[in-house]
Amino acid sequence: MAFSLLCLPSHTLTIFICLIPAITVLVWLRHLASDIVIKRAGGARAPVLAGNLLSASKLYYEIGKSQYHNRLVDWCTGQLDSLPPGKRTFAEFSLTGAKRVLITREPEQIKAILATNFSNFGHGPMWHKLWHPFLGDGIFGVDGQLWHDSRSMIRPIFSKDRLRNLAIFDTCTDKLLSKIPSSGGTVDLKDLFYRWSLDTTTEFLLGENAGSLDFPDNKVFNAIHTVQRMQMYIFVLNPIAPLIPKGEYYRAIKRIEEFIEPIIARTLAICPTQLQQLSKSDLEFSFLHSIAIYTRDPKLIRDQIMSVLFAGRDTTAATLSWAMYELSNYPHMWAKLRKEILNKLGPQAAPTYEVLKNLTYLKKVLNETLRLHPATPLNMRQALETTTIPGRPGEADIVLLKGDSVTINVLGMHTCVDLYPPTSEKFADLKIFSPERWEHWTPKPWTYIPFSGGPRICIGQNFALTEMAFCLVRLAQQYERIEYRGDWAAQKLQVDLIGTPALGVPMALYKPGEVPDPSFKYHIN
Ligand code: HEM
Repeated sequence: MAFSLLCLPSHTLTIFICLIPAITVLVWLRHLASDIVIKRAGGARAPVLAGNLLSASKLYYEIGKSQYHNRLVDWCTGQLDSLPPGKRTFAEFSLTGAKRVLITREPEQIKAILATNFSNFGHGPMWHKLWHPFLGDGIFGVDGQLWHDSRSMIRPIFSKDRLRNLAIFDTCTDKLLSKIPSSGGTVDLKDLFYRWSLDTTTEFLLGENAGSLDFPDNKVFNAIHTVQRMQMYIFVLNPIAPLIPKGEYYRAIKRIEEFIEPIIARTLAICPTQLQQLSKSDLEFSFLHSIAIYTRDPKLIRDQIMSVLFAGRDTTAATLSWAMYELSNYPHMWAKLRKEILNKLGPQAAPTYEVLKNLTYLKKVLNETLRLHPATPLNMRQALETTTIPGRPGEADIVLLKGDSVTINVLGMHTCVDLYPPTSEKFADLKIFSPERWEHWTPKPWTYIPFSGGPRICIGQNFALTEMAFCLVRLAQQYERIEYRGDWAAQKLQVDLIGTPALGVPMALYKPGEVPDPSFKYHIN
């Protein structure tokens, strides 16, 4: 017994020492096998960032560290920037030689992945499996025919005509304004925008809002926050996903369901003829009514609602947070925006859809915010079949094997000097927030994609732009001056799928003539 115990460490050590070369050879063989398939498919590999187990392990370590320090997008962009000039738009890596990851900001590749070669790419089976408890078979969780059916089901409610009635935004935005303290009290605008966005989105989806602006400890608000945080861990750490404790995650999903399921049940109690009748009313007809015309399956309705809630809530809240963060650093831009709005509407009048579409400086502010802070700074796809996408001009196509992943570096593309005009008097440095650049410039196709592109382009784009414009108009009508109350330069991009200001947006807002009283502090939670 004593002998065997003494022997165990050296035995384990021997196995360990033999395993390392065995794994290294295995990985090398898998690389070789991929090379053969790539050659047979008549194409090439992308430049390789890490070609063996050791360098790839170091790379994965860096990825984990960057995500922890809110620097993941910088890391992705840095990897591309480190390539030789003229070749800095795409590269690949893999830990095991199989299931490669391509990082790209090459417009022609992105166009192929999202549009011209659309059917060969999707979110993929792993995405569907990992997100299933939350999204089920809703539009955001599925590919192929299921996705196609979902898109047809939800498209009608996003039509322009339906959006012309802005009453839905009015109530929630008034509530948001009422939560902003007077006399220079500090408020975290990011927190308010996330609540406002949840209330607006639930009002639009269900015809009833979650009331999170009214109740700081709102259970739906907290549950969504928990689900999304845990979902990101489950997604990023997918190889060890089964080991992650998920009790809190399932309980939070249940809490969201407890809010939406009774509303679905009430809607399904309305007969189809009555629903058709309701569809003629702009005010009473919700997203939920609209899908109930297509399906009477409560689970499918629940899944679509979860998907749109997920896609629509954080995106607009994060974009508005970034817009106010940037504007607070440039008082002349806030003054210019306010002037445009006051000229058109004065300090009180509610904007109509048409007025919002004609506020040209406001449009530039939103365009520039979405360039420098795209809500999805990194978008993901998986090759559903072995396929090719364009290489560099005049060079071989790049082969992606079934199961390979693609990370579309949207932010990296929006700030890539090789793809945008050079800095000049009329075109500020790409790292700088400058709505004015949009006065003289239109991006080339597929170089500006905050809402993605192709058949899976954001279906809520017009809704989002209208909703965000409405909110900014109301803020600019009321507040003459905005002041950042934190370390502006220390801000970081936190990516939990959606890119959000990691440090919140603590601000003071002043109405005309208001006197600052810095002793007054206010936080919603
Ligand atoms: C600033 C606001 C927004 C931005 C930047 C944005 C961006 C995007 C992007 C990049 C995608 C594609 C994701 C992918 O390729 O996997 C997407 C999809 C989607 N968005 Fe948005 N979004 C915004 C607001 C909204 C809103 C307000 C809604 C609904 C109320 C919405 C609903 C959706 C849906 C349902 C999809 C899935 C479409 C599909 O898979 O066919 N989005 N969005």
